[in-house]
Amino acid sequence: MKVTLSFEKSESSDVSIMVDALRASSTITLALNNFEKVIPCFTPEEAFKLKEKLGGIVAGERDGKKINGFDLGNSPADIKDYTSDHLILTTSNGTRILENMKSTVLIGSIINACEVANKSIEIANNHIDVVMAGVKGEFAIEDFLAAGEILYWILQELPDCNLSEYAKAAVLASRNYESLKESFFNSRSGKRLIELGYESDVELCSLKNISNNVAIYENQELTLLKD
Ligand SMILES: O=C(O)[C@H](CS(=O)(=O)O)OP(=O)(O)O
Ligand SMILES: [Mg+2]
Repeated sequence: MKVTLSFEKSESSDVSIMVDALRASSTITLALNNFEKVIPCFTPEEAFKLKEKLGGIVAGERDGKKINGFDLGNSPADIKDYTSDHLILTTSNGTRILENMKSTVLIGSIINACEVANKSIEIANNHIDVVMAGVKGEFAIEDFLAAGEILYWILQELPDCNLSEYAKAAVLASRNYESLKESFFNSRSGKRLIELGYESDVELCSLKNISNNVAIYENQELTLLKD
């Protein structure tokens, strides 16, 4: 099994794991406790149109702030208080990079790292690519560290896999949990979210393996990957 790490675009036509640790991956993972499916949109206009057509709850942000007229922002802590058959979601980075993925896509984060690693091994044939969302086209340390935690669990199951050096670097960088958490809070996104009053989201998104939910992206919808 080839196991790689990429930025924004996947290099696998087999299985990709989209990682947006602050906060889209965590929001999607926890939303599937209360919603049947999450429908990612790529613009607020598209989200409004979908809400008119389907109803449901529309959530999302730009620059971390709730979009005017939306029911919710991109807070995984807020999402848990709402339920409907579907959540329409558009965010700055995580939902955006789903648009061009050509492989089977799973959603990974710190909060479901072990489970998404195991599920990716179950469904992959020959290549798992962990894809960091980043922030507006730039590297984001929280996605690198979350990717490292997921890659660590893949390595536990597949110690002889063909791991790229980029992926190995992420595993090594993510081994000290205190340092990982500190990097979340001091990251560009972390600092912006704290300024906006979302410190509890940064804390929630840095908690290891608090969820066994793994979302799979099929037919433009995110649903729970069943065992
Ligand atoms: O809503 C978020 O946490 C981020 C925006 S920012 O990086 O915090 O400004 O969007 P996401 O698509 O979840 O990275
Ligand atoms: Mg992010």
